[in-house]
Amino acid sequence: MAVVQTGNGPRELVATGLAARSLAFTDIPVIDFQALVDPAASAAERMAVGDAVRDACTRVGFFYVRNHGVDPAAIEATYAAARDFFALPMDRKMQIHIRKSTNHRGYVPLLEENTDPTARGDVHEAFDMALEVPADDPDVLAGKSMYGPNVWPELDGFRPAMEAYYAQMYGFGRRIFRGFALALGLPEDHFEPLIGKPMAQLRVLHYPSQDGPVDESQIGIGAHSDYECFTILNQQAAISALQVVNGAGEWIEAPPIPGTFIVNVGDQMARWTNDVFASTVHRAINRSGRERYSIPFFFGPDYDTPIEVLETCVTHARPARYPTVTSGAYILSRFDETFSYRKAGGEADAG
Ligand SMILES: O=C(O)CCC(=O)C(=O)O
Ligand SMILES: [Fe+2]
Repeated sequence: MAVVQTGNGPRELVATGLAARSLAFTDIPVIDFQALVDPAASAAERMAVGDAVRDACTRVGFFYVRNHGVDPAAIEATYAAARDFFALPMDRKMQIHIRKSTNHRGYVPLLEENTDPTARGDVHEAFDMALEVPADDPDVLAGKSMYGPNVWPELDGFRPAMEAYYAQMYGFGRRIFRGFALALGLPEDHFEPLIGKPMAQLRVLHYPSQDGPVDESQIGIGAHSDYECFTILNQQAAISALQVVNGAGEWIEAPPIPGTFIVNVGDQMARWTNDVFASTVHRAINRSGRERYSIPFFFGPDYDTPIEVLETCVTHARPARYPTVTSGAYILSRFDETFSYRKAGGEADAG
């Protein structure tokens, strides 16, 4: 593997990461991504983004991105589509229940997901889609079970809005991978050939409001870390529901900031970086008295990409903490822990 020494050689990277981790952060950095959007930006400007990403990922594991290059109209259209979908009668949503899909696509009702295994189900409903892979694709036929076609509700405008947003997130996600590569002292395009057919999932989430006293074992989404390399979250304006835990065990609010996305490190990236980058635990509780919608996009690389601890993140005193796993096997194992339909027999029913 080619390692470019940019001044953040292995020792320095590991030492900075671990010293920073003990800090009890109280706010989440905002990073301007313009230099990764603008092809005319200088190398120094691009490296400054990498430096900011490294600071955020070692210290906090979360950052906001402004000047992200995503079309605001695509975001609005996705919220409109999500509202229309969740407002459908239950029987229409149940027609595409996720258990009917062999590749984890479709509708997840309230309480059927349990992101925190010690809790009693998440107070949200979801629609899941991912990369559209034809049913006769060799990777599908080979049994790589997260690949395959999407399923869609009969709802005008829904599919085009979701597909357009997916394309925007794919482009933005590739810029974020570049930011991560710079942050790790790697060539900027290091991750590009590893993306392949990405294990990249788009969800729209609907959180009813939980009014009155809230039982912490049943909240919008229970405490968890994300499974993939990173997550790109858009939150509905003006409702603060997302919380992120700091090194002192305090829950720090991560409210929506107009014009930004939140990006957080996931467990695949934590493994890749030997925990130099933090996959920080978070949760969401909607106590606003209003319906809340959010749109996470989870970006993992190709099913067959090995997640192998990076040389830049290993030192003599800190050997690799994780065995190498493939991206697909890792994500599947995590889904199996979270979704009740995968535990209860697991097989798709054709109904
Ligand atoms: O809705 C949110 O604010 C957070 C969602 C989340 O953490 C997730 O889906 O993994
Ligand atoms: Fe999450």
